[in-house]
Amino acid sequence: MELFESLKQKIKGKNLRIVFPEATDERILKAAVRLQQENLVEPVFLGAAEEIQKAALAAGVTTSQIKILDPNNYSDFEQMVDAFVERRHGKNTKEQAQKMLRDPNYFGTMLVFLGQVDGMVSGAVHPTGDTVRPALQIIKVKPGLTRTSGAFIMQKDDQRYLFADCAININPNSQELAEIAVTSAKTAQLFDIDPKVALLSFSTKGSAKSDEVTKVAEAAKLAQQMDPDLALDGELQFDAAFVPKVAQQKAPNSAVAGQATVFVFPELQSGNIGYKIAQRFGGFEAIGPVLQGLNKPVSDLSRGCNEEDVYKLSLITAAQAL
Ligand SMILES: CC(C)(COP(=O)(O)OP(=O)(O)OC[C@H]1O[C@@H](n2cnc3c(N)ncnc32)[C@H](O)[C@@H]1OP(=O)(O)O)[C@@H](O)C(=O)NCCC(=O)NCCS
Ligand SMILES: CC(=O)OP(=O)(O)O
Repeated sequence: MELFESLKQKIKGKNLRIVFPEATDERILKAAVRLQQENLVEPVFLGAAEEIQKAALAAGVTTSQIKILDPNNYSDFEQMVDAFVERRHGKNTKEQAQKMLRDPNYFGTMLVFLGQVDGMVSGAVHPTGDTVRPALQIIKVKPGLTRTSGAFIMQKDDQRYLFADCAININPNSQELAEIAVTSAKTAQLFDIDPKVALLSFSTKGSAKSDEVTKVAEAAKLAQQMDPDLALDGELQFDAAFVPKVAQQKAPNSAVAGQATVFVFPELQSGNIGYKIAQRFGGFEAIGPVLQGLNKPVSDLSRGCNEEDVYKLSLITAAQAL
């Protein structure tokens, strides 16, 4: 079954609540109203009701069925402040919390943390740092993990791949890169991708020597130790990872080269540039970034997203909450 049809079947009628902190954005409004009308998600909007209604009118949608919470006028605000201060274990004072929680991304993330909603979708307007920092500080990573990372599902016709990390870790060390590789394989399975993980580089199996290449080769070894059964190889150039004929020449003994489905980039510059090239030149649909490893689902859109991207990432976020 098509990926999103299967996600819809999983979440339909479950009343999963997704908070949208950017509720005056036309793409968010249209996608959220559609999700609500199709009985897939119960949206919660953040902001001043009059402003949201004005934006809805301009977008040609009606939001009368959607719950709106205003961080500047919220009856349980002081309780939320106390819960935040407790969660931050002395890293933020009450005064800081009172300011921070007026920010819709902090407020929305606290709603997720407190279980008042099931997930959050933001980032159509805010840059990634501002969208995900509250989640890193409040929601935190699952036990056994140290890093959150951002994966994209890349789809075109019958091709589906996973790219990571394209969103969060600017220059992961080999241990962090290994963790990203193993976590990405798990995420791939959620989206019916059989994980064959390539750790990418500008070198294939020692064809070039540099500290950057050594980092990737070491990460591949560490990742294999973390999950000995995982089909994984590195370091590999993209052509060796993807094109069978090139794989025969550059990495003939690899079980992954030429047939990789999960592509792990060595650092964020290449990861973020790489997914955008595949999307904009290659015509792949890029769904994400799906944040991996968090205790509860928070998703960050690209500011270049359209209504359909918001709709689909919201389906994924709701499914992650199940
Ligand atoms: C994600 C990012 C904003 C975090 O940066 P930061 O806020 O300066 O991070 P800090 O080091 O101050 O850490 C803030 C908190 O987040 C946690 N954290 C930081 N990076 C993390 C990660 N990858 N995984 C899990 N937790 C992380 C820290 O442990 C810290 O927690 P604490 O406050 O409880 O101690 C930063 O790495 C970044 O800007 N990445 C690139 C984002 C981007 O522009 N992507 C391209 C577009 S998608
Ligand atoms: C994922 C991403 O690149 O986000 P943005 O385009 O908002 O920077």
